[in-house]
Amino acid sequence: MSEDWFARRTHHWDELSLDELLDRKRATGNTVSLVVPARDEAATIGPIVTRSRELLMDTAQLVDEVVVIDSDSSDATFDVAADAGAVVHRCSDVRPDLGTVPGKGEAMWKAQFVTRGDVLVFMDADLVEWDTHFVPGLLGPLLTTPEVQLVKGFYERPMLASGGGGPYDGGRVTELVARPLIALDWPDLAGLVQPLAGEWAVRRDHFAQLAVPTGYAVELAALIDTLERRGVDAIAQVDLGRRAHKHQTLHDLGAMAVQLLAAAQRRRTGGDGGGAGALDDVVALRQYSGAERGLRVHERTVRTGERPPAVAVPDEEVA
Ligand SMILES: O=c1ccn([C@@H]2O[C@H](COP(=O)(O)OP(=O)(O)O[C@H]3O[C@H](CO)[C@@H](O)[C@H](O)[C@H]3O)[C@@H](O)[C@H]2O)c(=O)[nH]1
Ligand SMILES: O=C(O)[C@H](O)COP(=O)(O)O
Repeated sequence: MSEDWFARRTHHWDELSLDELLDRKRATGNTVSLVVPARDEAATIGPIVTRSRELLMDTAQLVDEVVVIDSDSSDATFDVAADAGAVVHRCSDVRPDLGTVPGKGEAMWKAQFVTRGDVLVFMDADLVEWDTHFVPGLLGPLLTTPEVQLVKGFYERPMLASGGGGPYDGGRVTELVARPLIALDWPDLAGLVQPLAGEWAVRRDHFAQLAVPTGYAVELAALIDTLERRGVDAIAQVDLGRRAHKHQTLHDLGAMAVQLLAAAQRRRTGGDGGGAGALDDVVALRQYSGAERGLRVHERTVRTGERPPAVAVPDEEVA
């Protein structure tokens, strides 16, 4: 890792005031879409949309649209987000001619076809500790430094309701999969404090050139592909303070880890960004848990497919 990169490209969310950001937004002519991929997040999506919209769109006009991509939710996510004032799309309804698969990356890839902003800011929908400054914080480097294409958030991330306790205790996949992969194969990314953060921003033109894993590897892939195509100085990171989210079970994180490892393997062996894997690629994951007598076996099929860069997708044919 280059210490120089860390010094040059690490920021704090409050380096620029809201007025300064608005000036920079006007000067660059950039428009901004806040995009929230959400699957079964009715419990938390409401305030995320309402507070972001009221402060950043209605009051300050830093954000031009708040778009929720409902990723096959079976709860009231769609209605809660719409009532809170977001533009909401069901992922499967976006470009139906391209088919649909489950996954967070799929929702973020599809977002490119229903948003207008020159800059896309992504935010998770399961946040329980967060604040609206996440968005201006992430925009700072993009509005001030033309070379920067992608900005990651980082934060203190407590492990809620556990014995963990200390700062940075959360992030099991980050510590056990992403960071070791980075150490082995992409040490230039080792300065990223939270490489898997769901809170990040990217220039639309750049994101559209990247293949996008349909599952949870979207973040790691975007970092690796940005590094390979544009160099490490195209990436910046911003300290956003403290953030807490809903934790997944260890077995669910095992499936996430498979997706990260598959995307990394593809990029390690495929050259130039790795190209897109077939959309329907899957891996069989076998997991075990204790049962009263013996073991219970859990078989799951983990999707490891990728979508091609959006620039390579033909326009929808209108009948
Ligand atoms: O099929 C899905 C699964 C998740 N989500 C949404 O994606 C966001 C993050 O999902 P979550 O299950 O909370 O992921 P985490 O366990 O928090 O995973 C972390 O690590 C992942 C791997 O890099 C990142 O993709 C996440 O953004 C990051 O928060 C949430 O808004 C979800 O509702 C979808 O839209 N579709
Ligand atoms: O980012 C990660 O490593 C995963 O989302 C797991 O996070 P957690 O250990 O804080 O639940």
